[in-house]
Amino acid sequence: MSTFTQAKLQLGKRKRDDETPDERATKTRGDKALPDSGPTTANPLCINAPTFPIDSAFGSDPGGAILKEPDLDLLFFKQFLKAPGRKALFDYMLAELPWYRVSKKTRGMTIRTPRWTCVWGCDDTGAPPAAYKKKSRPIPVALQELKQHVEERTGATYNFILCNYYENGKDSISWHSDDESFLGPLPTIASLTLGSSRDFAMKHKTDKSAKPEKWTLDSGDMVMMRGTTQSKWLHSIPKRANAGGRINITFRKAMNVAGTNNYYRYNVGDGPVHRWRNGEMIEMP
Ligand SMILES: O=C(O)CCC(=O)C(=O)O
Ligand SMILES: [Fe+2]
Repeated sequence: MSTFTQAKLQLGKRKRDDETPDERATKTRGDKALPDSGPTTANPLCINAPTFPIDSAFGSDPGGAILKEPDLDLLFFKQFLKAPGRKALFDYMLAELPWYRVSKKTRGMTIRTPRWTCVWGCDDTGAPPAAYKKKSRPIPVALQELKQHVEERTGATYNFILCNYYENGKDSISWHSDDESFLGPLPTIASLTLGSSRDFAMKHKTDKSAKPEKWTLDSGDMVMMRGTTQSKWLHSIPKRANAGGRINITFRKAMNVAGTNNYYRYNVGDGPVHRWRNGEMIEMP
């Protein structure tokens, strides 16, 4: 099957073609001693306010380098967030957010998403609560502030924040595009890296003459994908032999109820909340 056909099949389903069952067992809380800081509850809405100013991570460099191949429209903000604030933000997000390892059934197999995820936001349609399969979650205050900063710098507005936590080099996201119709025809997505560096690979869906691209994303870097980037290109974070923890924060705009339902299904799912405690993910009872 061609990459293009595969990509089309993914439309609206957000399936990843090279995800493999994740055998890793997640430790349960049991009688493990948990540290005082951070929530130890399964309630995902329980998130402490930060004890440091979020804007201590905001840089002032207005620029973004424009990267162009055919149909590719990327703005690359090197060191969009600066130290030491971005380290505090990484630690805060890892400790405070409710993390999920979403499972889904594909071709009779249960596949676990090869990274930790969580999501906040809702479309702006004003649809009644009954239209939603899950109750949407308000964007936590600290992430609201970050969103506002990203909006000011990118000139776009967003109503969703999706977070990925890649615990080590085995965690990844396979080739895909965020080209679901619920994002509109030319979606703008801003994607921010905190923590360890990872490769960000891109390839054109059909044009073999377009050069595949690969950039290293370091802590604080932000990539803004816009225009025909999602409809024409695929992107991925490949696995690598060694990598520390990396948080990726993406800012998006869902245009309808289907978008909101999709984001909660594939980034929260039906499984338990996990919290990061003492260097590992602990399942909350
Ligand atoms: O981790 C990243 O940089 C990319 C994440 C991504 O592509 C996605 O969540 O759709
Ligand atoms: Fe993506």
